[in-house]
Amino acid sequence: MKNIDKPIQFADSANDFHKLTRNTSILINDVTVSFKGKKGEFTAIKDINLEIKKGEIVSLIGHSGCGKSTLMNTISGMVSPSKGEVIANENLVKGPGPDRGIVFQNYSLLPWLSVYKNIFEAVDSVLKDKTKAEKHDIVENNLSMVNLMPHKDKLPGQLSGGMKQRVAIARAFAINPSILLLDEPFGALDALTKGSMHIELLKLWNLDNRNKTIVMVTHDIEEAIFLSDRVVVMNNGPEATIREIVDINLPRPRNKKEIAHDPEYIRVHDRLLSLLFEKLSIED
Ligand SMILES: Nc1ncnc2c1ncn2[C@@H]1O[C@H](COP(=O)(O)OP(=O)(O)OP(=O)(O)O)[C@@H](O)[C@H]1O
Repeated sequence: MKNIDKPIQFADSANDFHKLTRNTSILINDVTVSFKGKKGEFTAIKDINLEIKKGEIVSLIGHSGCGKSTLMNTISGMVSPSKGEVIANENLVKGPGPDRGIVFQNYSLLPWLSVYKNIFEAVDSVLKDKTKAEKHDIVENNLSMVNLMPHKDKLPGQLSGGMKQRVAIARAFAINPSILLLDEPFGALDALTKGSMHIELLKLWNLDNRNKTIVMVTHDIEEAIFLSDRVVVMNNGPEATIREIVDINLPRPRNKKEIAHDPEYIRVHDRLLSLLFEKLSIED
């Protein structure tokens, strides 16, 4: 466990910067995000510093409205910091880009396109240098990975929640971003489907030699521990900051049933519970 209240040193020459980020996937450098509203300015997150290494899986956890999605959106480029900057893949984030794939809780599939076409359209618009045949291969491989080839001609409305989420994940993987941003991707799923989606996600990550960096927003402590290398716990907003970063030192591959008895699992679970809930019981 370590507290990240120390600002990350930011290099000012191009060479230093390159050295600094060789193993860095994402660098969030002193980021503050304020929104302008009718009642004035509202600062959602303040002075956030976080470095995420290539191939790391990091979860963001905290109470509703604390600023998890806001922080995630600064990485995706959909929200611009009011102060500070985000570096992803050694580039200053100025907007969304194909190096950062996003999966939302609501799947964001196009309802009028089949499963196959939802993925093909994304591949077609992003991977412009591939031939048509290569694009079809990519779509088929990714659909097979999430076991959806038999359902490729269905419309999103004909799929279950878990199937829709598998399509959204296959689509994100198909464009092969080096950074995958998952905003409560399994929040709407039942516990059993969620459990199998965790396995699917780790399988895809393994198939890609654990090279993809994954950042995930979640409310689920068990999910965060099972999937992550580190869990970033946020304080409540406004002006939310990082409260603590909890390292998950559980060897991979992890077995859901077995890790629940591991002393390290019990330790980090207790720590996360205490960080998220100061009071663990309701007193009379
Ligand atoms: N575009 C916006 N304009 C104004 N305020 C915003 C905007 N986006 C987010 N906020 C505010 O910033 C705060 C953080 O919101 P955010 O969605 O990041 O929280 P969250 O931790 O992801 O919440 P939840 O867990 O409920 O999804 C909230 O108070 C929210 O109302």
